[in-house]
Amino acid sequence: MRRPFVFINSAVSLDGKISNERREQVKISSPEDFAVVDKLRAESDAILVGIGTVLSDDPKLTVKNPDLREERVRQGLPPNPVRVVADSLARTPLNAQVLNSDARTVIAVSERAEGERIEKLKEKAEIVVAGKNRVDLKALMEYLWDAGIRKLMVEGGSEINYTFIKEGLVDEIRVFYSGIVIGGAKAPTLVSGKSFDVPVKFKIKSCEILGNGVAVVWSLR
Ligand SMILES: NC(=O)c1ccc[n+]([C@@H]2O[C@H](COP(=O)([O-])OP(=O)(O)OC[C@H]3O[C@@H](n4cnc5c(N)ncnc54)[C@H](O)[C@@H]3O)[C@@H](O)[C@H]2O)c1
Ligand SMILES: Nc1nc(=O)c(N)c(NC[C@H](O)[C@H](O)[C@H](O)COP(=O)(O)O)[nH]1
Repeated sequence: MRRPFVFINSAVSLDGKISNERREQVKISSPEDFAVVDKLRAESDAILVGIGTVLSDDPKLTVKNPDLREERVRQGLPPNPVRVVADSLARTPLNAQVLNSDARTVIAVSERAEGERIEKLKEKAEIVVAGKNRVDLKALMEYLWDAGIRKLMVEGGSEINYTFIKEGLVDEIRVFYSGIVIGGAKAPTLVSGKSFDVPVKFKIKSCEILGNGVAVVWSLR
């Protein structure tokens, strides 16, 4: 299967959470980590999130540092990577920041998405229908490959991280472990879904202290 190099990037509290029980956006990254995340975005061809993250965080998914955007332009690239949302039912709000004019946006939907919703979203984004009930990530990876995407950064949340790992679509996971405790039995962790029969194994590629936390890059073992 032809697919981009895929890496997950996430910020995790020291008790293993990526958000709180209300699924609100919590600042977990240190400023030093945010700077690295921005660089990783700038080095990627596309950034993907699940619709859960769009609904709870309303991210822009753009490169913040103007120098990094300029560097991309010097390389003949658009200032920002392509933004991709896995959105089975086409629920992306029309005023979502991910639909602003800063970058090209692809909304991947399933066959269950309503035609009317798709038509509205089409005015602001490119729509890809992939999968019957949920977005078929393998089909989406092939679509992105054909669109010239060679490096894909997955920025969560926990459900989409789970499916990427389950389907064997992940090459690396970069986690920033931060010195905060969020608590909450129901607060989402890096990966949700059902436990794997056999745990998926990764090995440490690099490890770096970034402010009050540690960034570890894990590659598939
Ligand atoms: N700390 C971090 O680095 C970080 C990063 C991103 C998100 N978050 C947090 O994660 C939470 C959101 O995570 P989540 O798990 O609720 O949502 P998510 O972003 O993982 O989106 C999940 C949704 O995507 C859709 N989807 C479509 N195709 C799918 C597929 N093949 N597999 C799985 N899902 C598919 C489904 O509707 C599903 O409900 C929020 O609280 C957010 O703040 C944290
Ligand atoms: N790396 C990272 N550290 C965090 O502490 C945190 N809460 C997120 N969460 C991911 C989430 O989707 C964010 O909302 C986007 O990182 C914001 O992206 P924008 O600045 O809007 O482009 N990500």
